[in-house]
Amino acid sequence: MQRIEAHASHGGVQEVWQHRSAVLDCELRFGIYLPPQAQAGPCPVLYWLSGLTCSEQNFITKAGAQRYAAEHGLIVVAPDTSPRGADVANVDSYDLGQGAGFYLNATREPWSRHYRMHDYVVDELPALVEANFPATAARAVSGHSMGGHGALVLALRNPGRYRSVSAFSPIVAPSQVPWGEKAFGNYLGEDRAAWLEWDACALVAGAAERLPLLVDQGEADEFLATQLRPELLEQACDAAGHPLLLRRRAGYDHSYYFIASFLDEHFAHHAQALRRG
Ligand SMILES: N[C@@H](CCC(=O)N[C@@H](CSC=O)C(=O)NCC(=O)O)C(=O)O
Repeated sequence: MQRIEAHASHGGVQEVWQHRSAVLDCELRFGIYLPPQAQAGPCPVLYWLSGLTCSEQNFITKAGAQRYAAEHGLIVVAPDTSPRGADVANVDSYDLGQGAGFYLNATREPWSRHYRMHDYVVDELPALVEANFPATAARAVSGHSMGGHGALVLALRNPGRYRSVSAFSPIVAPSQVPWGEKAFGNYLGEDRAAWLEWDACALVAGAAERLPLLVDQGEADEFLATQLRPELLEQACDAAGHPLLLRRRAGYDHSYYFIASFLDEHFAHHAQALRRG
């Protein structure tokens, strides 16, 4: 494992590391912010999952998360969004292949060898973080757009794994929107029944744990009606009796300006859950 970057920030340090992932069978980078409290002892960890076209850099350079992580004493881990490298399958498209891993385990060629972001984020990365950094096993997960889908699906599929979950502008029903149909058709094949295992709206019905979902959605988001469709999550949660706090924010778009505007509230939400004994 090699440290690529280290920057003092809000009394702590923002680092970027590169390592060989056995699950993804490639080299991958992740950002990790170590708050000042980590110098005195282990801290809980918030995993942030970024959206289409992102690397580990977008969140750590645009969101202003370090201030809130330092305030609450949280480590923040921001992985890349897909496997990477010259021998990793790819296409010339922003919403499929490298930069668009969709936080699932692909079952179809040519994707299935490397595209296993679910297992990477849920198992391999936390094991690495908890073995090599001053991190406790108390975990939370959040993300944006494709990463918001990832956060919701990881929490719903893995009861007991996360203390809290939240999302900005998530793709809540990938089986029903163009981004998800394209990705799932390629990564999972044409059997739509298999898609439902990676679809938050479908997973809510049978969730083994009723972990409350916190979602912020901009009303001026250019992808709102076509790709995001938060009303489907509202309907699914209503039908299942699953707790959801969906906040529609007038005037906000899909960008990191939106995330940065409400990120403090998400950190407060996660800190409250993570600090519980
Ligand atoms: N056509 C756009 C789409 C890319 C885009 O908007 N990416 C978002 C996430 S969208 C859903 O996952 C993003 O986070 N971009 C990075 C950023 O720093 O804003 C394009 O190709 O640009």
